[in-house]
Amino acid sequence: MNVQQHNPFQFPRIYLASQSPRRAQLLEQMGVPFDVFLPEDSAAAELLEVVLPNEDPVDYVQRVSLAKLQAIQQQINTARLPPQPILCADTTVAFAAEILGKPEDAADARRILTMLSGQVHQVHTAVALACGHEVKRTCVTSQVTFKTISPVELEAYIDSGEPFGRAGAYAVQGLAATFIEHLSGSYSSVMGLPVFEVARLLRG
Ligand SMILES: Cc1cn([C@H]2C[C@H](O)[C@@H](COP(=O)(O)OP(=O)(O)OP(=O)(O)O)O2)c(=O)[nH]c1=O
Repeated sequence: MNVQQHNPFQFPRIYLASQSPRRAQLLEQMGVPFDVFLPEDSAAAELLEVVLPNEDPVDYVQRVSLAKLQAIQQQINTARLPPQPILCADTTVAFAAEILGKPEDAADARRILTMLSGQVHQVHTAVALACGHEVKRTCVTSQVTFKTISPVELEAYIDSGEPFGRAGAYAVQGLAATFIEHLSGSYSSVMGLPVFEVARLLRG
């Protein structure tokens, strides 16, 4: 996908190495022109997201965002595509140091959301941007407070399908907004890409 758009801040054109429609949407919001470039081997890409034993959530997102970048850099080099900065990101939810990735099924979504109900959790998004041989990185942590989710709300939310494909089994930009009592940090980062910090990396 090739996205040309009005670019008032004169951001450089980049490759977005992400299948996440939220990340594309946030780059569009920023006025950044981009080409989506996806890994050829999606199974290998999924393997990158395996958590190591006792891995700290911040270490985890940073490691995965860099691993995604290295895999895509190789592909872009091999394909001899025009050189442009390459952007990768990874978002994860952590509660009491436990990493809560995307739910495997409805039972897993129920387990994760029950854990988050009435509690404060962290959302970490790490970004890696390759500009030539240099790799610029940032990691943003937000604190999110959920209200107590009733059993009826929980089942209705799972039935909506929204938890699937999302770290922590929820989407701040969707129905789950009605669960969020308080958010401190970066809304866009919880959604998948911290707009302010990415703009700073691109300007730098
Ligand atoms: C917490 C939260 C996550 N998410 C999404 C953002 C990410 O798409 C996803 C976390 O998974 P990621 O592994 O970060 O991203 P992805 O697999 O969707 O895409 P890619 O690896 O190709 O870049 O969860 C929301 O959309 N809203 C939210 O509130």
